[in-house]
Amino acid sequence: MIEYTDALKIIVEQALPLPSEKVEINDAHQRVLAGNVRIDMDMPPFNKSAMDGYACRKVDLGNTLQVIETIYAGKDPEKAIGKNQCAKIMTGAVVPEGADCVFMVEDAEMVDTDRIRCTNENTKNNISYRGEDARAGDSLLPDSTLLCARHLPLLAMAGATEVEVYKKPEVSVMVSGTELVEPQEKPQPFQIRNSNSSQLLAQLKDMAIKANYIGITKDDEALLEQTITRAFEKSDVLLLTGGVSVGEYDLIPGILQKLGFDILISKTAIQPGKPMVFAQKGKRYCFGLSGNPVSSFIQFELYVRPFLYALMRYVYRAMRVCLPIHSNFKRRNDARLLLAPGFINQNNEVEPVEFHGSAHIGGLSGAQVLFELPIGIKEVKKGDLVYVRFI
Ligand SMILES: Nc1nc2c(c(=O)[nH]1)N[C@H]1C(S)=C(S)[C@@H](COP(=O)(O)OP(=O)(O)OC[C@H]3O[C@@H](n4cnc5c(N)ncnc54)[C@H](O)[C@@H]3O)O[C@H]1N2
Ligand code: MOO
Repeated sequence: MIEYTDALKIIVEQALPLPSEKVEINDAHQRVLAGNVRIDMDMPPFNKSAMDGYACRKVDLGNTLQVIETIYAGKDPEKAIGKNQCAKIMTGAVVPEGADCVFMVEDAEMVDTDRIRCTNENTKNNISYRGEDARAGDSLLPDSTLLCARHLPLLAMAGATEVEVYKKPEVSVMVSGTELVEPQEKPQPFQIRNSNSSQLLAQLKDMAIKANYIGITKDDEALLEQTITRAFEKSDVLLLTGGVSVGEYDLIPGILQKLGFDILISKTAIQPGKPMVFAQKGKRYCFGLSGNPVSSFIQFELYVRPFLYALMRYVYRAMRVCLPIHSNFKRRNDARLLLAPGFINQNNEVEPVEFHGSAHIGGLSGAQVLFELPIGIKEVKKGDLVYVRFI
């Protein structure tokens, strides 16, 4: 049984990065940028008024000023500001030649229809200067940025409407188990509904990966072999669940070996989620995840997500912080890294949720985080710090 960080290292190291392709800017959300994005102009492109007010020379602030022009955003100023002159100006408009400050409309006192005075001696310049945010040619976003809502406006600002991104892997999802029926069916007393595929497809969707869903395959060697072979005709990566432990019908590792895959991982020291096969054949990869839903959820977060990102050349690190635990917490066996579901209460403490083990998806659904107990730690006391991962 291999420890989490060692297993993760092996898995991520096998990822042969994918080439790049072009996508439209509005399809770039959750894609990984290939190459730097540079801007073709200064930002702001001109000295820009940060306020609605009057643009004038700072030295004239105590004087009565003649209003010579109105400048709205999108207008090219027509006149330069001279001694004791000002222009009415709107937020976002070009500060005219000669002016070095803008006083706010709230600080303006009308003397008569076209003359005005500033009532605030301490007015700021209220100008965003040309190039203060970026200079033409600057790199705005580096290679391998995972693009999300806060990056897309930078692409737009740089005019990068066609974005070079790394290709997404073709992923298939299948579940194995003779006991399984699809959710729309009423299970017989000896059957259960397949919940893993909805979970995995959603986890993939978070990464903008639309997987090919294959369906349920019974625990039959020939059928499984055929389905796995077909899946790899369409995909680089196959995620399957069930049949990876040591039972008589846990056929997956044997089939993968028969199909020429190297089994690089077969058991990892995490709880839940011990049985997990990671197998490779050239540029084809298979994760045989545990049939138990909470185990497969956690295996996806710990191993599959970083691996898929590595294929897309993004180094994924889960958000992990240390928080105090709300109450004493114990476990019997400390041989694996425990990931237990919890939530963060109003005092910023981690509260474990009621959890009955790796099939209890109801427990997981009320959780916001997984908190960790490392190998060798059987208990933590109220107030002890534990690592939590957001899910
Ligand atoms: N002798 C041993 N037995 C088991 C061990 C072990 O080390 N020695 N490990 C246990 C652990 S831990 C786990 S986890 C399970 C993993 O088994 P498999 O990954 O082979 O999964 P299955 O046996 O096929 O199924 C386990 C469980 O999950 C249910 N299941 C399966 N697929 C789905 C699905 N798509 N949706 C919802 N639920 C599913 C299945 O009915 C079983 O109840 O092995 C232990 N045994
Ligand atoms: O390791 Mo299993 O996933 O506990 O239930």
